[in-house]
Amino acid sequence: MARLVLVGFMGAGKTTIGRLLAQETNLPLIDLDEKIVADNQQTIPEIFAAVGEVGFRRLETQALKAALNDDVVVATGGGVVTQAINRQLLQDTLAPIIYLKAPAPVLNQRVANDTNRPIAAKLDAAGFAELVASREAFYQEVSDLTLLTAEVTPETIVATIKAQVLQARNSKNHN
Ligand SMILES: Nc1ncnc2c1ncn2[C@@H]1O[C@H](COP(=O)(O)OP(=O)(O)OP(=O)(O)O)[C@@H](O)[C@H]1O
Ligand SMILES: O=C(O)C1=C[C@@H](O)[C@@H](O)[C@H](O)C1
Ligand SMILES: [Mg+2]
Repeated sequence: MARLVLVGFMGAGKTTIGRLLAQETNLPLIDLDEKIVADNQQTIPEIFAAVGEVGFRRLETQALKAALNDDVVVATGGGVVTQAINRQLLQDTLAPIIYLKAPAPVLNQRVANDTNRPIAAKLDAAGFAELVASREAFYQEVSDLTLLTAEVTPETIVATIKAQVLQARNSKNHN
């Protein structure tokens, strides 16, 4: 079973924090976007161009299912919660799920110059903010804890996760 799952919108810091957490805990990281890219030998824009968002979501569900069964930290892609089947998989796992949250303008600024996110690339600021708002309830629905990441360094977020989630879990296991 996965040890910890990170969810949140594009730019929330799932990949960044997942990498740091993996280093600090010596747990492997499975980043679903990176796994899909590696398995398919195509970038995310190439996958979207070849099989559309529907095809990408199928690959994402397969990657999520496999990752949740491994002893790893899982960094999801921002849109994982848009699929009912993925929300069910997340609700069924016993792994703690952390929602990394930040205001839409902060998220937009963080991903603005990155051409590797086909959904963000075609949105203006208003469309981006609308998409953030439309997914909020889903992130809340699947997660156990929300951490605000706007004015917090990745290192501080990792320290909080270690203290509040991983150590709390370990001490529970040792009682
Ligand atoms: N807490 C933070 N403070 C400042 N910048 C951050 C923070 N977390 C992440 N970033 C920056 O934001 C950008 C996006 O981060 P990252 O790729 O980790 O997001 P993500 O949640 O994995 O997005 P996606 O859903 O698209 O995979 C990176 O440039 C990263 O350095
Ligand atoms: O928010 C989204 O829908 C996405 C986020 C990224 O992590 C990638 O999974 C992809 O670009 C789609
Ligand atoms: Mg990521």
